[in-house]
Amino acid sequence: MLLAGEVALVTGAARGIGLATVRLMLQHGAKVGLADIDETVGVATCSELQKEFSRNAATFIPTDVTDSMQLRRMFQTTIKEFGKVSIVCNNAGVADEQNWKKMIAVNMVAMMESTHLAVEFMSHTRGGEGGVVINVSSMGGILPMPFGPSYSASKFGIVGFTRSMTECLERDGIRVNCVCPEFTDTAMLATASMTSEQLEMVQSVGILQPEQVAEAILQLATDSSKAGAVMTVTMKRGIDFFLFPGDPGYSSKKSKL
Ligand SMILES: NC(=O)C1=CN([C@@H]2O[C@H](COP(=O)(O)OP(=O)(O)OC[C@H]3O[C@@H](n4cnc5c(N)ncnc54)[C@H](O)[C@@H]3O)[C@@H](O)[C@H]2O)C=CC1
Ligand SMILES: CCCCCC(=O)CC\C=C/C=C/C=C/[C@@H](O)[C@@H](O)CCCC(=O)O
Repeated sequence: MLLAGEVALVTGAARGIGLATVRLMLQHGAKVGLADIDETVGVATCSELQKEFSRNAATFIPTDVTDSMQLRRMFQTTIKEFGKVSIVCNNAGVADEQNWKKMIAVNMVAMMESTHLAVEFMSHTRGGEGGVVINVSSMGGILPMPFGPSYSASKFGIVGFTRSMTECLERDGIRVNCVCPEFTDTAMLATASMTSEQLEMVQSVGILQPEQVAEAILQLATDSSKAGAVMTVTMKRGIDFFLFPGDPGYSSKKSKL
């Protein structure tokens, strides 16, 4: 039981990568708060998980991550239910180039706000037990995405914020990492409007399963040596780490994708 005694909070947990992550964490013994804007699907999903695992292992918290009050309540409710939060997975995301300001709010601003709240509720300096934050970026947060420039900007933002916060959070006893998956078989990908050329490109790269991304998130949650890691999940290489200039082990060759 890798996560026995741990309490995780996962945003965007009603389906896709978030749900696969919740399921894996429950399998490994964690208690999990599922946060999502979709209350109907969230409640139904959580009730299924309670039947499969235990009624006391999961709770659903209706949350729009772009609402500061709701985001704070998400932490408070989880702590009230399970006594603490030790793992935060900021996963909620949208891909909507038309509404790019909203997209930045969901994908990037909420992730930043939630990380600051994690410090408030988890920091050693505030009487908390510390823990780990895992932010879900994308390969589009490392490589340019010509068919989604604003989406890509939001995901580059996650990588930059995660790497920059790492040192700031050392004294808080909080590790912060991010994961950058390639295309993954979820509703987000299925409903994206793409040209036939873009679809061909996606097919040629290949499509990950959400469970593969969940495994990567679990690894970041449990490997206490990882802080400031930018993990990639790709069809070719599976789970790997992206190195930037200045990182130990960086070589310009390794960093070329
Ligand atoms: N599917 C893909 O190809 C990839 C996805 N990602 C990222 O993975 C994360 C999860 O995406 P998927 O599972 O693919 O998408 P999905 O669309 O299947 O699930 C996203 C979940 O986030 C929730 N959500 C959306 N807006 C919200 C808000 N304001 N507040 C709370 N919850 C909200 C949705 O209700 C949904 O349950 C996203 O951050 C996405 O950008 C990263 C790389 C590849
Ligand atoms: C707009 C639709 C939703 C898209 C959601 C995503 O985040 C999809 C991922 C975005 C970009 C993926 C880029 C993949 C590029 C590959 O060609 C690259 O990973 C190849 C690298 C190979 C390697 O490292 O071995």
